[in-house]
Amino acid sequence: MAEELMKQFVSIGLSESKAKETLKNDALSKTLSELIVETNKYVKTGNGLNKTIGKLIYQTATTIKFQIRSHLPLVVEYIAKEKIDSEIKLSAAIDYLLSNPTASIDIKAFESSSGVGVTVSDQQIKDNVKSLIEKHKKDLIENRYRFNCGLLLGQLKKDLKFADGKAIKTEVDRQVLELLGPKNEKDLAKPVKEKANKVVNVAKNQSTDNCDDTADNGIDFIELLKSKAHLHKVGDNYKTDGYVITDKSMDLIAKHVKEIGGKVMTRFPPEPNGILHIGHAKAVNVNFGYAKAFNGCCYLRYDDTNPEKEEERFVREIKEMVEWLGYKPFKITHSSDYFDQLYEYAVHLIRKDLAYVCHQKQEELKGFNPPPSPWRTRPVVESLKLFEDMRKGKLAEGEATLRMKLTLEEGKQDPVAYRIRYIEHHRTGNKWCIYPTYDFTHCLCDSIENITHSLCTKEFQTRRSSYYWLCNAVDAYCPVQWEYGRLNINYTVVSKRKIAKLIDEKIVSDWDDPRLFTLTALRRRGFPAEAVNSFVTKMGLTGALTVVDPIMLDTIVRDNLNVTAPRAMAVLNPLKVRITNFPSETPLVPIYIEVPDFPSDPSIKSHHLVPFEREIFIDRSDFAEETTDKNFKRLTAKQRVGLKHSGYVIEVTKVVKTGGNEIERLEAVCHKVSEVEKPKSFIQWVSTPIVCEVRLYERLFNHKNPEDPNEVPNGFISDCNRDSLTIIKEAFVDTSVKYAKPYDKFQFERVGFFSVDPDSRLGRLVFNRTVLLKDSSTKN
Ligand SMILES: Nc1ncnc2c1ncn2[C@@H]1O[C@H](COP(=O)(O)OP(=O)(O)OP(=O)(O)O)[C@@H](O)[C@H]1O
Ligand SMILES: NC(=O)CC[C@H](N)C(=O)O
Repeated sequence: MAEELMKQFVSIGLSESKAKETLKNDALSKTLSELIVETNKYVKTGNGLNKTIGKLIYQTATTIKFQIRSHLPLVVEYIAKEKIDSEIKLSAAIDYLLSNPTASIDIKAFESSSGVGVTVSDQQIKDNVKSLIEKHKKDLIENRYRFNCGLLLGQLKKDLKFADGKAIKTEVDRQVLELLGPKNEKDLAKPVKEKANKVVNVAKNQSTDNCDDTADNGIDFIELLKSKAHLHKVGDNYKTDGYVITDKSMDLIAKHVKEIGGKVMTRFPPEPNGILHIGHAKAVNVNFGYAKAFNGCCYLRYDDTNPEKEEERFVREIKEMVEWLGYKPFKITHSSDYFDQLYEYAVHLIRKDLAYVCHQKQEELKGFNPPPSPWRTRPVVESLKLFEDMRKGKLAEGEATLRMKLTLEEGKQDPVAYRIRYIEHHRTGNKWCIYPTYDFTHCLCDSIENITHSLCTKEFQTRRSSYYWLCNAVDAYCPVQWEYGRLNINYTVVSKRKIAKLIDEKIVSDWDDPRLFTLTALRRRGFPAEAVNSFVTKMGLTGALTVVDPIMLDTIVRDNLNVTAPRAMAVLNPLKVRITNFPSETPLVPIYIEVPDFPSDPSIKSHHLVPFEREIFIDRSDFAEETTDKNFKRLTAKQRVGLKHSGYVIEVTKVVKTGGNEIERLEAVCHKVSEVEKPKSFIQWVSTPIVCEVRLYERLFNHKNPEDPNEVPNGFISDCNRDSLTIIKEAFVDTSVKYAKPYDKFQFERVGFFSVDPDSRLGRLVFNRTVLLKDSSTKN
């Protein structure tokens, strides 16, 4: 068989290696073989076949879309008869067919759109090139070979629609050479390029079918979508891969386009059964971002079809997090808003004999090969009656389901559309005791809301056919589903069930415990929303699952805070130092020191005042009475140290100890920095500080994949680092933070970035350590 196919492929001019490569792709091989058989009706393939015919046949096989397969014989006929004789004409022909998928072909229109009979002479090409070069002559002479000839080529391709691209290019090159003469030294010199942006390429497997998978530094997600998401245009649903066209599709699409005024419509559809996590930040950016990028609208739709799980708190916090990321929903809806309409659709489906009431038990349907339902062929009237009984509460839970007559990609037969649940719903109360499933609900809600692009994660790819099937089965408008890859992070769990368990076991305090990777937790820990968005952008639009180390996120957060979080001084483990020669004339009056908010950027003039007094506090770790460590550059009994921003250096004169030989305080003298030898280092310090609580966080999990039984055989709970939270009840911070509000962010110099926790009360500030100043993996 393979040999036969090889022969066939070679007969249209494919090289052996290309033919072999083609053989690896079953679907392509099948199509190509069919096309060759068809070609043979007109010309004999094999030796002597016009090379162009072979090339175009191959191009047809690789580009034809499922929805216009029925027109393949027509395309082959035109190629074989050399009426379609260039790649451009073939693309135009395919485009025409895609745009007119259901209508019987209007041959005249087909021919004129495909350039049949159009020839562009060499003279025409020459003349057009000449007049265009004339138009750009000044620019060309000025910029010589740096002039972007792509502009000329683009224009020429437009003007000479079906001309051979190669011939145009050759003529442009020839005439440019004639005008400018050969390249000189200057032309050949490398242009001084701006430093190229680093491209972060994360996912290596496969990318979202139509999206590049990389993000350039410096652009935001909207820009990324504009430049790299090549999805269909509004109304062009029928041109997308796998879209299923019925005889109603074109009318429904036309009506849809009219209703939305041609705008992009997307939706972000979380289940309100938990708080959004870092992965959802990608989903939010993809859905809201796509709408924003193309001046469209994005719904926030709560996918609330599981009555037992919803909580009002989650509903509120999901919206809050979407807004925190900088997006505003066009409308807020719920799947449950459409329960009435969905019920009508279900009845319609039964009437068309495309759904039936089934009594197989859930256990029977488990496993790879469950037995087919004996109820599949029951009369429509019976299903209609039983479905109504289900709705009226005449049947018990588990006694019946409504099933659709279709097979999913993975082979699953007749997915369930409705099940019985005697549970009160958080919005519809007790109105319903039957609830629709994801497979039944999602596509129909998308359809009702006139969604243009239904963007979801890759695992839903296998549900795409059921999505299309159902919209078509109930004669509703069918949106297009596009998939992108999930974004996950190592050293954590994000599943709602698992976070709930961590809370139950009191390992974390709540959904927003700063050690988690829910969005409320990240906000609480002090991660700026812009940094989360940058992280998502850097991870790209890939279709592959992306799993990254939290260090990546920390780095982006650090970069952001470095330029946004004003500096303050804090000592987490205070040691009192009394300056015996304090320079103030009136020793009880502090000197006020002006400290820049961003000392490393002198262009930023904002500053704050901190008092400098006779009694100061430094961090215990910055003093070593004696040390043999030559790298210890801070204060010792013999080594001076500078006090940041004060202009002074201190020198220990006495170490005062408790009875237990613990250092109680130091006595020191100070010198002006300008009057003594420059100290090896400068440390932070505070005077009359504010006493604050400081919470320090470490990773919650020890292993990269806490959910993987190979890495963590005893389950994710066993992997928790029980020392991941350290609370310092009495840390000293300078007075500049006195009026800080929850979520305000600071860099405590030499310590880390910190954010005010919402637990803070008047006179009792609580700070969360957001990130260290440097990557902890290099520090520890
Ligand atoms: N890790 C992730 N990366 C990207 N998108 C995600 C991720 N998790 C969920 N989404 C997407 O966010 C949208 C709303 O999510 P929803 O809460 O319904 O999903 P989920 O899969 O139940 O999430 P969970 O991870 O909490 O189980 C869906 O379109 C879903 O595909
Ligand atoms: N298609 C989707 O985006 C799926 C959303 C749905 N709420 C789910 O994850 O179950």
